[in-house]
Amino acid sequence: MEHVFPTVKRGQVIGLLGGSFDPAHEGHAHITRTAMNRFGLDRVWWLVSPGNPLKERGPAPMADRIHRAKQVMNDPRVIITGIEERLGTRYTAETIAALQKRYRGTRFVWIMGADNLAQFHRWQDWQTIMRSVPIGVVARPGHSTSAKTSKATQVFNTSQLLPRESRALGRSDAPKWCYVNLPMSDASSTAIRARGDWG
Ligand SMILES: Nc1ncnc2c1ncn2[C@@H]1O[C@H](COP(=O)(O)OP(=O)(O)OP(=O)(O)O)[C@@H](O)[C@H]1O
Ligand SMILES: O=C(O)c1ccc[n+]([C@@H]2O[C@H](COP(=O)([O-])O)[C@@H](O)[C@H]2O)c1
Repeated sequence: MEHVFPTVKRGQVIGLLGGSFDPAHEGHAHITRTAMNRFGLDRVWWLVSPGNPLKERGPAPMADRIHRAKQVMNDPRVIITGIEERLGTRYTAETIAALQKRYRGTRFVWIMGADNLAQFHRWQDWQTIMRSVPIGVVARPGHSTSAKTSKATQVFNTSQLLPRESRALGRSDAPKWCYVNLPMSDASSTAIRARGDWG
């Protein structure tokens, strides 16, 4: 069943993994499990994007991406949703604001891979996002240096939680971000599309 607006139990910490999921793969499952274990999350919602505002190429149809995502990630703690399509949002700052309004009092944590931290300063209202929710970042092969030296990490360098403190992230107040390193998964949608077995 597709949960567009999932029910939240009082006190739960919800991780949000936004993505194109074009298609979903083991790397998405890896970042989800890592984030739940390392950042003190109770649930993770996959927000299957209507389309990344920075990507020129439109993704495969939403229904196909959601169908595949459910095959890849079958864990009762993880909910696959098309929330952004329903909200009519595409920009993460708008999505987070809408969710915080709808689920007043719920703690949300934004999750992303290191590739996204490297270019996070190009996102609309990225500093507002930083000040709205804690951010958990999971390393990705080939992106460590660009992520660690990114504009976002420099501007918010005093808001970093050390990897050994990562479990406190879910209950921290923003701005707070944490980068965890190992193990890594090299799976990517680009590689799957290049092999021609999707879309
Ligand atoms: N192997 C991975 N390790 C860690 N994070 C990942 C991995 N794959 C994807 N992610 C993260 O999951 C989120 C959604 O990723 P997305 O759907 O764009 O997959 P992708 O493989 O990066 O796609 P593409 O290759 O088309 O850019 C992003 O924050 C991305 O950084
Ligand atoms: O809000 C923005 O400006 C913005 C710019 C680029 C990416 N995002 C979001 O980042 C998430 C990851 O995108 P992607 O395509 O790398 O999977 C997804 O939820 C996008 O909507 C958001």
